Amino acid sequence: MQSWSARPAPELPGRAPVPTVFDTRTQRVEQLPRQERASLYVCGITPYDATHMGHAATYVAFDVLHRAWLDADMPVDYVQNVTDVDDPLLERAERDGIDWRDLAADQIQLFRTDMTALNVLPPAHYVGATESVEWIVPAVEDLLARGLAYRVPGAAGEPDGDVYFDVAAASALTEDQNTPDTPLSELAAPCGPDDGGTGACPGSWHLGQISNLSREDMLHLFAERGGDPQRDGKRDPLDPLLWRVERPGEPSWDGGDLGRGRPGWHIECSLISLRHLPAPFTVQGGGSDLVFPHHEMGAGHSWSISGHPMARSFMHTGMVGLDGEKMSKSLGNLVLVSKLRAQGEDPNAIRLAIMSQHYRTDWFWTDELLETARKRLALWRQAADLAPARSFDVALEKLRTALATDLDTPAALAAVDEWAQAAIAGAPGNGDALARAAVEARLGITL
Ligand SMILES: Nc1ncnc2c1ncn2[C@@H]1O[C@H](COS(=O)(=O)NC(=O)[C@@H](N)CS)[C@@H](O)[C@H]1O
Ligand SMILES: [Zn+2]
Repeated sequence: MQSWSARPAPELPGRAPVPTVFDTRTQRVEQLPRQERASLYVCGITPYDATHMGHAATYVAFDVLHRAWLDADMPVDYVQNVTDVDDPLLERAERDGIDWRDLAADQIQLFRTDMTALNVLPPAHYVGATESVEWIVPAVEDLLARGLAYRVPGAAGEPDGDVYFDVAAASALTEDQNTPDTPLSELAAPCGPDDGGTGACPGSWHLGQISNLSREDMLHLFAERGGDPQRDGKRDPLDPLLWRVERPGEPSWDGGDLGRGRPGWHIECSLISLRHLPAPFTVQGGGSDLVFPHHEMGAGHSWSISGHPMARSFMHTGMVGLDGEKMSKSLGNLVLVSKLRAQGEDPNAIRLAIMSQHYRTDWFWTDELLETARKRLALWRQAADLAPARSFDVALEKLRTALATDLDTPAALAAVDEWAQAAIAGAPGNGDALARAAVEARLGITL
């Protein structure tokens, strides 16, 4: 699937340190390794109600990571999916009386234009779940053959044969027992002690490894986020769906031995990342609402399919809310990037408002945040025009240090504020090209 366009990040003099980020698996801020190439998978949208401020905040956060790696002289292999078939999408299309494919196509295009406007660097591979069925089917067949998945009889009136992942069996799998023969496992790039990390790349997976949640919390979140703990015939209520056999009126694909149907949610991200990135890749990213079940189960699927961990680190953004509630499609309390842009808002101000909040905090979108960002943008633009040459050198150091420290964008913005105030208060110069290049390269802001 077509990705989107964005201006390449300008090269800067010198080199930034490799950043640290908070790793949900280890519950610590971890030093990311210096690698030949960094590899990043960020879960993409389910294409309806795009691009709300929660989506935007998450993709801008990972864009700040992407830009930090580039400034540390590490090219980035970036992959993002689109969940272009799933129950919530089909339900929304049904509600609005439109074909689910048209809804997806329109929303994906809107998302692309919003990402370009927010200057988010595009993934090299932008892949839909519907494009991935041909890889998912053999992987699920392999899991069935190895006793890591099983079929469940249908409830009254429902067809038999939905395939579920056996969480207990996968959790008990040791490294030497884990001998998958899916064609994907040659992609593996096992990370060893030389990757400079602490406790990197565990040699197996068990339920809770990523989320560190109690079973009670897991059951609650599983039901809330698309799981079906109450379904009869499952070995464990927490076992997630891998393959849903065809129901009348639902889209379906050829599933080989699985029978016609469609993939479950988590398996798509495991296969798309296994297909395009090393196993393990450097960072798996998403919002904190993806920690469980999505990233927990995805890690279990990838481990069982490839024989290697999914990712070295798991990084999650806080939730953006509005008027005291999390911004979400189900609540409908959405601030859309495209609506703000249609009202003439400079996307640079939107991006500055987002980056004024640390990526790991939950926060509320307010008009005040946007007003502060507009003023900041005007200040920086004024300073860039009249700053003396070489005035940004100190600010660049501070900017690099802040962004290398768990992507501390509030501190980074403060460093640029300090430079701007000094430039405006001091003797006028002819502008500072480094300031423009650095603010664009590291913050994605065009002065
Ligand atoms: N209110 C919010 N604040 C911050 N991030 C959010 C918010 N709502 C959704 N997100 C993030 O935006 C991304 C896309 O969300 S989504 O459209 O619901 N799609 C999905 O979660 C799946 N397609 C991932 S495979 C996810 O990383 C999600 O965690
Ligand atoms: Zn995902």
